[in-house]
Amino acid sequence: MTDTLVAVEGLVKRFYLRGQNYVGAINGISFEIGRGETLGLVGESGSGKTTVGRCLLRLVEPTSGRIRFEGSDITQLTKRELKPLRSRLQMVFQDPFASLNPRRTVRQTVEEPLALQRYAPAHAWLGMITEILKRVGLGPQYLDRFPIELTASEQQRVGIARALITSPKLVVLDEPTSTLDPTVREEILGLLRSLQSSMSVAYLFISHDIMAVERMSHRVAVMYLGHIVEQAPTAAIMADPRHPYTRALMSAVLSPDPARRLPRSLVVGEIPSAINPRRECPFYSRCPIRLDRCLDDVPPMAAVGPEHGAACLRWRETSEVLAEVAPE
Ligand SMILES: Nc1ncnc2c1ncn2[C@@H]1O[C@H](COP(=O)(O)OP(=O)(O)OP(=O)(O)O)[C@@H](O)[C@H]1O
Repeated sequence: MTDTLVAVEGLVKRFYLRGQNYVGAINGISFEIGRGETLGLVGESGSGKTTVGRCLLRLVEPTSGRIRFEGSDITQLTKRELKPLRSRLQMVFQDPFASLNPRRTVRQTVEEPLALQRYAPAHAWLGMITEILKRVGLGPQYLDRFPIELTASEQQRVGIARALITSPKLVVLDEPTSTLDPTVREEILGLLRSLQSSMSVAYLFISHDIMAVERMSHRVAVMYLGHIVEQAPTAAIMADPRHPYTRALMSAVLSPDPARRLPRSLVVGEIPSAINPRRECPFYSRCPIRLDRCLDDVPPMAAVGPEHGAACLRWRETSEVLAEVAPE
C-alpha cells in the first residue's frame, strides 16, 4: 500500500458486564486502509465487524490500541478535537429505512452533516445537496420527499448522499445492501464503486458475504470472534486462503471453484461465546485441523506472502491437511 489513510494497531474493545466479566468484542487487531481503497471486513454475525466500524468513528470508545487517521491518533482526541474530523469520517448503515428519520425530508436528511459540522456557508448547501443527489442518481424532485415515499434503493441512495456530502476520506459501509433484494443490491454496489473512483474515498466494507466482499474490495480482512484471522489483497486471499475459517466462509457460499469448496460439515456449531475470551486460538472449538498446541496462545499472524498474513499454526499445510480430513 502506498499511501496509508487509516492505521489500526492492537485495537481492543471490551464491553464490561457485571463484576469482572466482559464481552471481548475486539481482541487486539491491526490493519491499514490506503487512500481511496476498499478494505473488506468479513465474518459471521457476532465476530466484531460493526464494533470495529464504530470504533473507527469513535461511536464506541476503544478499550485500548491506536487508530491513526491521516497520521493522528484519534483515540486520544477529546470530543471537541474530534468534531472537525467528523466530516472526513462517515458511515452508511445496514437498514436504510431505519437509519433515516421519518419526519425529515431528503433535503433535511442530507443537510444534517453540513449543519452539524458547519460545513461550508449555509447559502451553498442547497447547491451541494442537489449535486450529491445527482451523483447518487436522484433528481431535484426528491428534495422534499419523506423516507416513506421512497423505494429501498432510493432510501439507501439518500443514506449514501448523506455520508458523502462532506467529501469524507473514509466511509464505513456496514452491510449496506444486506436488507436489499439482489437486483437493488447490485445497483447500490455498482454505485458505491463508481462514487469511490470519482470521489477518491476509502471504504471499510463490512459484510458477512465473502462474494460481495470479493467484488468490492482491494484487500480483505477475515474476522472471527474479535480477531483478524487472515488478511491479504483480494486476489491472493481468494486464490490461496490459508486459514481454515477463511476456507469455511468460502465453502458456505458454495464457491463454483471446486478447489475452494469444503463440506459444510467441516465447521460445525455456532460461533462460541465472546464472554471472557481465553488466550488460545479463537477458532479452536470449531477447527477441523486443530492441534493441542493451538491452545497455548493466540496464533501470531504468519507472513504467507506479500501483504498476506494468516493467524494459523498450520498455514503452510492448510489445503493438504483439509483435503485429508475431508476428501471430496
Ligand atoms: N453494547 C454492547 N454491549 C455488550 N456486548 C456488545 C455490545 N455491542 C456488541 N456487543 C457484542 O460484541 C460482539 C461483536 O458484536 P458486533 O455487532 O460488532 O459483531 P458483528 O460481526 O458486526 O455482528 P453482526 O453482523 O450481527 O452485526 C458480539 O458478541 C456482541 O454481542
